[in-house]
Amino acid sequence: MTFVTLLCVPTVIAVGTVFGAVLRTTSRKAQAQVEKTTAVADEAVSNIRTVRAFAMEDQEQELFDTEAELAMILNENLGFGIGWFQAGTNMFLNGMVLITLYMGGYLLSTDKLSPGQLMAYLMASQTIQRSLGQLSLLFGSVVRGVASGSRIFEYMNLQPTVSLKGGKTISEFDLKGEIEFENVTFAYPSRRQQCILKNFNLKIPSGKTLAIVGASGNGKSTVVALIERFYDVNCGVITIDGHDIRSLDPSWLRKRVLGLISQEPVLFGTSIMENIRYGHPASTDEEVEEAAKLANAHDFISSFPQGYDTMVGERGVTLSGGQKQRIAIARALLKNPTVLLLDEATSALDTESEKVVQHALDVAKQGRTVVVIAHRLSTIQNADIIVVLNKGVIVEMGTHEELTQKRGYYWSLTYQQQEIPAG
Ligand SMILES: Nc1ncnc2c1ncn2[C@@H]1O[C@H](COP(=O)(O)OP(=O)(O)OP(=O)(O)O)[C@@H](O)[C@H]1O
Repeated sequence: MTFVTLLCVPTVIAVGTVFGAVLRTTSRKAQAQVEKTTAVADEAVSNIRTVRAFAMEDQEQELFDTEAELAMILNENLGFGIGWFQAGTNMFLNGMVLITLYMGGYLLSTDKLSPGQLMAYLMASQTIQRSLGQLSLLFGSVVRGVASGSRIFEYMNLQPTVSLKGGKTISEFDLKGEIEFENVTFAYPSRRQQCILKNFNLKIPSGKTLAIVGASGNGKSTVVALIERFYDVNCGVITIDGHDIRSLDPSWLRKRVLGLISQEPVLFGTSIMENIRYGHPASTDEEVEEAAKLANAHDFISSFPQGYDTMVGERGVTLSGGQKQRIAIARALLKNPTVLLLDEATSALDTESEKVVQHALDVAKQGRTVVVIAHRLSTIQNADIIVVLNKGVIVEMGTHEELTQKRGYYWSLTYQQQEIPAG
């Protein structure tokens, strides 16, 4: 009888281990599929206007149904697996009791065992059986938990290629905001073979406005992304006031030195006050209002019944493009950055909003190093330096007047936009 018990217990544990490994894989696949399904739903809901505009509701629903169906099948398989394991374990353990009774009965009938001894043995073996039975009930939760845990640790153990903190800072006194690209070569990590910038050299003097123009896809936004240190260069070096930006604390760099205003400003689903304060969380309400005034936003904010406490909705959906942009400018101004990066900040606006936002930007630019990426060339005519990028290489550089007289790339770009006469 003891032999039966000794055989059963390790068998249950061994089968559980093998089965558990298989089910953990199924559980990981099921969870990955649920994640994919949720992402499809999230994308469709958050881009509901685009879905509506293209009448793609049915296709989006079909896509979601397909993914959800797959998630359902995987979860069903997992459920069946766990169910079969629990059923098998229970049968095995109850079989153990039956065998004990059968063998005990036989030994009793042949006087090799007393009834008391059989009862004592049964009690002991049932304790083991119940414990194993409880373990099998926990088995499903353990499989799911271990699979979830390993996915969580996978993300937690990911190491950012650019660390968030660490490195030196430049003292307020020495911080001027002069940026220099020296022989920079860069390709995005996901497309290593496509070189976006090749031996790129550019000096942005402190306190000056430099505009980068060029046809779409020529690497303008990449220049800004590299200054923000969203990526590190493959070769060469980018310096701020002579310091390699890789040696500077990225958190300090983004918090104190750089201010980015992008084409599509991202607002959070909270009040206007909190959205502006995001630029410098320690600011008082008065400082927020001051920044809003500078950004030409105070008047429209005050015209709302709840003023600065107006909730902007998810991603600022209740505001117009120009209003969102001015809140983003106020946010950047509150931070009071030494370098202002404007990535096509007005290109999504109509002419009227562009004028208002442009005026706000003109105020924001004062006393800072500014890098502007512009599609509408009319907005950068006053820039101190205009750089024309073509396939990641600077093909022209100068002021608006110099480049117009040259009749080269810049001239043809402005001519295409009919901002200077062809003559
Ligand atoms: N995250 C990324 N991963 C891989 N390639 C990218 C990534 N972002 C941009 N690219 C590629 O890098 C090239 C330059 O893109 P970039 O956005 O810098 O151009 P751009 O001149 O700013 O264009 P646009 O004026 O249309 O915004 C393009 O070919 C683009 O496809």
